[in-house]
Amino acid sequence: MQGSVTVPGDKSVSHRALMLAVIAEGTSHIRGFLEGEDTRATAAVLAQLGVRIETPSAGERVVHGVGLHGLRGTTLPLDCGNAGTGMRLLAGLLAGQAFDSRLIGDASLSKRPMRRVTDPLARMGARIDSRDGLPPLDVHGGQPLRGIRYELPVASAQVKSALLLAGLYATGETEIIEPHPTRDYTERMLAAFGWPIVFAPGHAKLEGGHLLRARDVDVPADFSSAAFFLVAASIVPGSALRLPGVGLNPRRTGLLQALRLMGADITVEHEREAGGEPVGDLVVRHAALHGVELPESIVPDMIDEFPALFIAAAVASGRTVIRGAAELRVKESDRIATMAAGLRALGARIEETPDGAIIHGGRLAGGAVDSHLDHRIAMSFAVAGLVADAAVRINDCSHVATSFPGFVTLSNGCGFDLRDAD
Ligand SMILES: O=C(O)C1=C[C@@H](OP(=O)(O)O)[C@@H](O)[C@H](O)C1
Ligand SMILES: C=C(OP(=O)(O)O)C(=O)O
Repeated sequence: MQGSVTVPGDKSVSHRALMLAVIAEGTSHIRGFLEGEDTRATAAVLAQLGVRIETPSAGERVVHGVGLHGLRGTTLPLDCGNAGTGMRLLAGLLAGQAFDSRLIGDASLSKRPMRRVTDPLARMGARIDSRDGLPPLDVHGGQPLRGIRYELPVASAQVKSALLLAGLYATGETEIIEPHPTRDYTERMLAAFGWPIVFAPGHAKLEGGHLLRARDVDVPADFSSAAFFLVAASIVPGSALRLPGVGLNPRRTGLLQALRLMGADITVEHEREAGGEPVGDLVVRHAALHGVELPESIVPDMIDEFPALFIAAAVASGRTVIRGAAELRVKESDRIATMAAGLRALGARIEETPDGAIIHGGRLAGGAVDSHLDHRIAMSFAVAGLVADAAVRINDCSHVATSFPGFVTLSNGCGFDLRDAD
């Protein structure tokens, strides 16, 4: 694999840029916006709530903010598609509005746990009905919210962000303490939009009663999308690949550490700051990988990169042990189970544990795997196809555009051989 691959904009940053821009005063220009299905679903929901969002060109949005209290309700359901981030953050934002709303999602999102947001939001005074903790969510507006101090039971940037967004509408202080620091885009962006907020790794605190001022946002390339190429170039002999302008927020780059522990050759060049975030060009060359006992402390920093890591581990020499990653079971699919099933179908030896897996590295044969409506599972097995002895057939790739529109074209341009199945 050779060349330079510019991956699309960061999904987490794109969701947040939209949400803050719509409730800011004035017009915000977002560049590098991810044209993925998840972030477009969020844009469509916000447009349904009465906000004018223009698309001057692909990857650009001009958002005409309506201020903290300018959103308008709709009787139509708000469809978050496949996006856990969209639904959970919107639940927080909508809890503070004067109108009722209904949040719905696709088959995968409809199975994902929502009590993690509805319970603490209820403690703030919100009224949200769910179907036994699952979507759809019926958010009852007009509820006075009060700030709370909340210790998150699991490390989740989505839960933290939902509570911070509700906290904008609450009286008093909202304070979040995390068991392990998670991505801090909401905190950084609130500060950039002019809302007073105190935050440090694992802690955030704000109070209601201020306003957000429009500003422009430059979205960095998504590390989670770069992850597939980091693994691909590491495992394909002779590879040298450059990935320019990738977001390197330390709460996202655990895979870099994990791959380096396994022997990968990845360097960061032109480290700089863009849009308030650290970014850099990643240069990855083939290297012989070996298995590792993954330090549990880096799990939250690479939570979306595990499907790609499973592929690296399956072709590394020796055994890789993953622990402390039970959250993988409540993503777009149960990512421990779906990766284990897919790797077994390709002839790998892998044992599932409740919070991880033990992967015995070796060769992969070809075969057929299911994506389980999960974009990251589909893309990870595309990487497996680069080194398997025979073709890998991935059933149902329809969700890849959730986070990575153009994945097939970009991948085939640097050495993949992805074809439509007959
Ligand atoms: O806040 C975010 O943008 C995200 C947080 C993570 O989820 P959790 O908060 O459930 O860990 C991550 O898996 C997801 O892809 C995006
Ligand atoms: C877990 C993910 O996203 P979300 O929770 O927003 O669906 C992901 O993109 O891997």
